[in-house]
Amino acid sequence: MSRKVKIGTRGSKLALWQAYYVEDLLKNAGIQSEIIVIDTKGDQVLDVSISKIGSKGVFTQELEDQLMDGRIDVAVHSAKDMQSSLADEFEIIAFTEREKENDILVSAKSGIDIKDASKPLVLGTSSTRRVATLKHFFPHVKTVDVRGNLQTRIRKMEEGLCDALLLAYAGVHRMGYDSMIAAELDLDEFTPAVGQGSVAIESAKSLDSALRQQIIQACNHPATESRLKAERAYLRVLEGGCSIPVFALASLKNETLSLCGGIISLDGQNRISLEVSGDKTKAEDLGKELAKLVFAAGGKEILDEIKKSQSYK
Ligand SMILES: NCc1[nH]cc(CCC(=O)O)c1CC(=O)O
Repeated sequence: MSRKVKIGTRGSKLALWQAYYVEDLLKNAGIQSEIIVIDTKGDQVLDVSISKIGSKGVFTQELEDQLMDGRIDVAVHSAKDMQSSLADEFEIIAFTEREKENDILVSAKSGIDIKDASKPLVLGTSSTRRVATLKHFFPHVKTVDVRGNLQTRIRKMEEGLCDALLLAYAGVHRMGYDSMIAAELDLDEFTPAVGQGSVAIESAKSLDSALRQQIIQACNHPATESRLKAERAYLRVLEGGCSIPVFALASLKNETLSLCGGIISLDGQNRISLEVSGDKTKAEDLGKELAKLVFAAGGKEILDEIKKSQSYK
């Protein structure tokens, strides 16, 4: 390798952690790199909810502009934050090994028990999936919208906004807040967002093919890739942006991929969750098959209703 790989990333602490992680993976394979921090529209408008500024590309546009003109070679993202379909010029070339994919509760208080309906509990979250899941399984729990990075959210919680935060384990772990984890939530109830826990490496399709291959060799985790391909194929059919309570989690046992996923109505009343399985080489087909079954089981109506209600906002 004669030149350094230019890694583009957003500047949040989580994004930087992910970029350093990729830098390390490259280094272990003998590939030098440098990190280039890029400000995105999504980082600038922190006070407006993402569903209002339009989720499409707010965190990715600037990164893709720089991929396109070669100022960066790769862009590093939380896989979960990536749109299900990229523009034609771009591709995800690698998914890093997935972290534990659960949602968790973070709290400074003791005795937090989501199942205890006799005690009032206020959880901070700004995810429609998590809010709808709570409404479905734990209707006694109240939620409050909390935005900002993890440090800001923890401060707001400690100031009394809520009793606990409902978050992805992966982000909390990466930021070093494991000691504040009060509970790990059940994957069957809180089935995570597509891609939760993995880091995706995006490039322009025009990236030098030898370099592309080296990066894949150094960073891609094939089992994670199969799982995420199935989940993302499911999401693609549902066109589920981050403002729709869609969830999916694939698991891999030997050569068999199982994909569990569904959708919940915003009020939590209707939750469809189904499972399909097949050979791991057919990941994308499995995602499409799950989408077909979820639609046929009433998911189409749930999705249409959510889209209708969100277009009025
Ligand atoms: N929605 C924001 C976001 N994007 C990625 C993560 C965590 C890291 C990951 O899931 O890979 C988080 C925070 C959260 O949902 O708690």
